[in-house]
Amino acid sequence: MPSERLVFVTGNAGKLKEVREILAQGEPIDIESRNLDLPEIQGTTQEVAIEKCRRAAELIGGPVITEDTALCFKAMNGLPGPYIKFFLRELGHEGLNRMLDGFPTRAAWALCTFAYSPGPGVEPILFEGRTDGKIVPARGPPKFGWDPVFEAEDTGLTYAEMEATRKNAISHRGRALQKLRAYFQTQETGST
Ligand SMILES: O=c1nc[nH]c2c1ncn2[C@H]1C[C@H](O)[C@@H](COP(=O)(O)OP(=O)(O)OP(=O)(O)O)O1
Ligand SMILES: [Mg+2]
Repeated sequence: MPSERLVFVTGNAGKLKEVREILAQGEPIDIESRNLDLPEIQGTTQEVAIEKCRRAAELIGGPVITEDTALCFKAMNGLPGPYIKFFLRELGHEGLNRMLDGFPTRAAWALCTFAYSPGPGVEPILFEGRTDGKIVPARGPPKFGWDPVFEAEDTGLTYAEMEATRKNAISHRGRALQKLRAYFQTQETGST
């Protein structure tokens, strides 16, 4: 853990809720949050995540984490990917389903990229988590983004149909945060 308070910069309340839940498990990692909608460049998920974190470190002036979430359709070679926010906003759950009509597969994966920077000017480090699944007609309460249309592999359930703890245990976000946690642990023991 950095010695200064770690700030998670996000404009998304659903992400913040899950990140707090996940980081509270095991040895708690304490974060502060700042509600800022950072500008996002175009590019690969990694480029988008790195640039978002650089901006956050400059704005906050200390240690920060940011997160970028992509929803990738196999039939479209990974698109919409980091642009899912705009597709979801314009097309809704039904439109996301219709996008795949006529394609041979509805397979998809959710990809979460956390970026950590200890401060301005220090290159962010990335932690990626991925969960495979498929795009299905909406099931479950529409509380968070595209949760009702993403059915996670081997569960038969959409993210929206799962209890929070179940989603967090297998989600793209949970998997990425496991790596972030492991990184902070190696930093603490100085065994890097
Ligand atoms: O677990 C999730 N389950 C369902 N939907 C989700 C999830 N995680 C992100 N989402 C949605 C939010 C946004 O529509 C898009 C990601 O866009 P993304 O830029 O990463 O998020 P954002 O702009 O809302 O917040 P931020 O200020 O952290 O960039 O997918
Ligand atoms: Mg965003």
